[in-house]
Amino acid sequence: MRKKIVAGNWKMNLTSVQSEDLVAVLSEKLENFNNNGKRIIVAPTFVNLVPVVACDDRNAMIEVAAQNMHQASSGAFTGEIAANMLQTIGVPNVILGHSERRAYFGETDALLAEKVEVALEHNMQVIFCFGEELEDRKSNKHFDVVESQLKNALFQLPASAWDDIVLAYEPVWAIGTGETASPEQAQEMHEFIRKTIAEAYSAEVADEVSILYGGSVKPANAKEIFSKPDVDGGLIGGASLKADDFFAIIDAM
Ligand SMILES: O=C(CO)COP(=O)(O)O
Repeated sequence: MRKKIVAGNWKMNLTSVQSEDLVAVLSEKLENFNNNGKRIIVAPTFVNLVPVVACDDRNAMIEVAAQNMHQASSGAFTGEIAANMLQTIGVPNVILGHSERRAYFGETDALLAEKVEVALEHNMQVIFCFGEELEDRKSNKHFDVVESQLKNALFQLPASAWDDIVLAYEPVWAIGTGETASPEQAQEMHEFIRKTIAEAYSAEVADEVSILYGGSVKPANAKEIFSKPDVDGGLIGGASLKADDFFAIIDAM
């Protein structure tokens, strides 16, 4: 059965001390919390992965993800980080394809297809982000855009690879804007995504993949969004930086 997941994308926020403090407070809150098999993931910046993994060793309830990685295994790529570097410091998950990487760092579907394959070759789990821009939705192209993002970056994978893929639908117009997709809009798109995967692979593959929603999820709207049958959790930005808010969102799942 597919897993429920709440993941926090910390983006370029928090010093190392702040990162450790946040994990410590979260761990304390989770100590007596019956999480019913949900996965809880946090994605600190590269430099804060090591201290957060160390905190995490003391509390196995919180998993750690990187926010990006390079597709090459080593070489002259100043400022970049390779999959085996993440793997060997105990980071088993990586976010790929975030709209901020696409918009500000020119990441294309073709590049992402390469990154996904490399991450999987290193036995990492991928949280793959995608979603339409406001213009796409206004011109009723949102389903086409999402379908092509999935097709171009993921549909070259064999069916077996999907065990290690988590999808995160993040409409760009809802990220950091305070505007969220309505629960109905989220459900409509998640259902479409599952149908698209079922057509490309099989109903079994589509049924097993966790599809998270991301974009201005807050304690006040989380429960309603998570109540939708095809929404398996959330990828949380701003609200994941505050222990109380992130915990409230975990609790709403
Ligand atoms: O981009 C996001 C998570 O990856 C969502 O960010 P916000 O929750 O701040 O809108």
